[in-house]
Amino acid sequence: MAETPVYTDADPTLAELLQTHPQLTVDPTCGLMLEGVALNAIADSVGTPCWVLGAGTLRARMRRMHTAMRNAGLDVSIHYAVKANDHLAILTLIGQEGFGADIVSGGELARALKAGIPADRIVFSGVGKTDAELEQAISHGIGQINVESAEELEAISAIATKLGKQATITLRVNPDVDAKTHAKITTGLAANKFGIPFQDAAALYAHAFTLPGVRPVGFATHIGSQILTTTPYRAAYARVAELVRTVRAAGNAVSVVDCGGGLGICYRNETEGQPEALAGAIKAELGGLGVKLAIEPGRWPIGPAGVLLSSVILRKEQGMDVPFLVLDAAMNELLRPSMYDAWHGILPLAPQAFSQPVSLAHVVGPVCESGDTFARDRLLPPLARNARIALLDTGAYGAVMSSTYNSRPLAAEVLVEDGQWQVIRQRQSVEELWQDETVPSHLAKAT
Ligand SMILES: Cc1ncc(COP(=O)(O)O)c(C=O)c1O
Ligand SMILES: N[C@@H](CCCC[NH3+])C(=O)O
Repeated sequence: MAETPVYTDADPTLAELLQTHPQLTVDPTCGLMLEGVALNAIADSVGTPCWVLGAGTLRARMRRMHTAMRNAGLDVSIHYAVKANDHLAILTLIGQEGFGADIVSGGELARALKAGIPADRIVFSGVGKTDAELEQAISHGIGQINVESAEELEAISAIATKLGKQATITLRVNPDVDAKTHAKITTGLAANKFGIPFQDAAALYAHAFTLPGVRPVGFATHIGSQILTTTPYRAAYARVAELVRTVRAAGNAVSVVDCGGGLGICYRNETEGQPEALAGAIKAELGGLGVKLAIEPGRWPIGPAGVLLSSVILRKEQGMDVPFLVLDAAMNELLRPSMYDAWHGILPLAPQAFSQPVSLAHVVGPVCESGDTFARDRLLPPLARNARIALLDTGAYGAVMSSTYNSRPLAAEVLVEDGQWQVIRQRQSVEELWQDETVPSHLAKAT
């Protein structure tokens, strides 16, 4: 894994995007395919906007992570970060592959359990767990709770004691390491809200052994997301290793280190994070400690497995040098470009579009915000009204971050596997938008 991410100034061409996304191919008749299934056929039947997920890509990437850890001689449990994509079909697949889950809410816990992931393979992270969520987790016999503050440690012990149980816990440590990623998804700096300050961790760990409701087993850390080099991982793990040695020297046992998630993918022309390099970093810093290890990947396994299909509503010239392409997908579907200025590849679905000349366009959604912009100055082939495109790498932090802003119903979702496809979420109807709303009777009477 390169020590510095590789960026060139120019955006990748359509052909280069296809090279870095082997799950996508172009058939001369059917156009863009995901895992051998024509995306136009899905859009014809389901309409747009529509999320499409390739189960084969997800399975292959989860297995590659597992193999990378095993080949490094490491005993590592893989807990998929449910937040990246919490669809029941995805969680069912994850459970069937033998992996566990990393959850951050009672809702995610309920989903993971409903999908058949055993409670003892579930780890609960998150900076603010409510009493109700902790009760739910402890009563289900969840595998591990990663504690993020001294206050939370006391609350967990009290709740577990009340339930007549003992919760297995690690302390999530904030190592004050810069993950060198977007500021909004950096979690391991002292200024971030996450984890227990490094300097407080040893004393709090010792204190945990005096509490009746918890069984301390070790430490966790998670320094951020879309991390492209091993440097910050090694820095964070080195600090955790130092902590393990310190608390052991004080006579307290440590049997678990949870190494978090965060491995980055290739959206534009980055060299994507390599699970083998991550395994190397874990082994180098933590391999000699004789602890059970875990990782919590979300984006890496499922990000590249998904695309968001959309149709051009219109091309707006507006007397400008660069026209606007207004899509039927918007920031309420894919929030990442508005929220993090994220770059997502855009490919046409039509086969002939791949050999046409390209010109610049700004690609936007129809929502009433200028931030509803997917791309500026993007080189694309001619795309007229109703032409279809795919926004790439939307399997992680895509559908899960959707909203119904501007009264736009949630988009349909489709799963592709073994050359077949199936709708896994019906498009929401307009009526469903207000089905849980009540108009107070005094107002209803007046109308
Ligand atoms: C505690 C924890 N674990 C795992 C993840 C998954 O991160 P990623 O999707 O970058 O692998 C996150 C999100 O950043 C997280 O907060
Ligand atoms: N939502 C972020 C990732 C957050 C990671 C959660 N800890 C993204 O889309 O990049």
